[in-house]
Amino acid sequence: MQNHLIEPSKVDEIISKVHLDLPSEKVNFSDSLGRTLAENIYADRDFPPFDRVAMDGIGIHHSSIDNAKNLFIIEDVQPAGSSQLKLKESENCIEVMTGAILPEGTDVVIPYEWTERRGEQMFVSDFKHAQSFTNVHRKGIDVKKGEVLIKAGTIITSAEIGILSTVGKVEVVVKALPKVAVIATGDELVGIDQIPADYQIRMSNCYSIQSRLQEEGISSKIYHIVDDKEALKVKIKGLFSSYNIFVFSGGVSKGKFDYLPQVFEELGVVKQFHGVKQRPGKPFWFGITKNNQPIFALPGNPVSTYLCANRYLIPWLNRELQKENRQPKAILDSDYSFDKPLTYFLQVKSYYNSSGELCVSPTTGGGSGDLANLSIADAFVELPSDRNTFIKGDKLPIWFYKK
Ligand SMILES: Nc1nc2c(c(=O)[nH]1)N[C@H]1C(S)=C(S)[C@@H](COP(=O)(O)OP(=O)(O)OC[C@H]3O[C@@H](n4cnc5c(N)ncnc54)[C@H](O)[C@@H]3O)O[C@H]1N2
Ligand code: MOO
Repeated sequence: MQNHLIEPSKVDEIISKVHLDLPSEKVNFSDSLGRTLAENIYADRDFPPFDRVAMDGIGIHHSSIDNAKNLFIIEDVQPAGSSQLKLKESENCIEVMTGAILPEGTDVVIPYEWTERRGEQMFVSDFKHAQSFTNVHRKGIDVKKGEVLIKAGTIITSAEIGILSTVGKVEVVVKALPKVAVIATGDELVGIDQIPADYQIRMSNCYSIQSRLQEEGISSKIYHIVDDKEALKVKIKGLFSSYNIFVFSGGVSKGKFDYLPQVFEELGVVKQFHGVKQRPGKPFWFGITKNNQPIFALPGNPVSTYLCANRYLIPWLNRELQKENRQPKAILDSDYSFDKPLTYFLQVKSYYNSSGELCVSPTTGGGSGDLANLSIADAFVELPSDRNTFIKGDKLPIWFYKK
């Protein structure tokens, strides 16, 4: 019996309704890169925490400018990292260094470039319209103590690591990462360290999925289960208690030994769809366990598995982890036809043309078993099913799998 095939947009709609309910955990801030913040980060003090000297030079009181004074006795030197000095006579000056606290009794910094040293005095020929607080980074001007610096839900990048360090956040609460099981099925599969017989192949899908997840900061565990219905049932059931997400490859089309859809049904998994109007990856099966764990059962052909992982699994996962998914469009640089009423994911090599526009060239090869072509291409473009002919200059959604 033919499965009811759905459009890729419907797949997006169905998958986007599945949400992971992940707990929070505390990690050391140095291990928090790429994680989703689960608490607000507040300013522990004003930013800057004191009136900060912004230029190396001399600190004076603005009344000296008003009085057209231009020769200043140097009272002292205020380096960065020293406690605040005090100007004793308001017509004198203190030498000040960038990053130092502004000495009490001064409110203007005149950079060295505008001054000339005359023995123990400083001469200023031109104040260049300096006034109160010129070249002073005022206390609390950027952020006030207690204000939110980073909102919960933000992905921690190197920019946030700097802020966490500044507020002394040694431990930070982040969303726990999902636990993912990647399961290869098939009797023909052997380990990568083995010499396959003529009728066997080394398993590769599970490793490409695992490393693709790793690129997003998600670790996973690999399993291999043979095409034996009972073994599949027992082993899959056993894994249900240990993972949040399941990614299968193989065993979902029409073969006599493609048991997965039946096994899932017998284990109480609720099927959401089986079959997508697309190539590659048509037999894609998706369901949800009683405990709200999504099961992505991807077709076994390596390119089909890889496309489905990149087109559906990774964008969904990133959304769940509050990461932004960039979905640019690219310009096709040559005509292309595809004569089936399916969405076709064309393997392409991307580049920027001389006008800075993102363009793509179709790569030759690229059938659903052509694993080697994935290395030549760097993305798929999505050719919608409502047309068969695509012409040079068409703008199409692009799904990158290489950065
Ligand atoms: N009668 C039909 N036959 C097939 C249909 C169909 O609609 N009707 N669909 C075809 C399409 S499209 C695809 S894609 C494949 C998907 O089949 P399965 O998901 O059941 O995958 P398998 O049959 O188990 O394997 C297909 C192919 O991929 C290789 N494979 C599987 N797992 C791995 C792995 N972990 N690493 C590397 N390679 C793997 C496997 O050896 C097979 O060569 O079905 C078509 N048939
Ligand atoms: O997913 Mo199948 O690739 O369309 O061969």
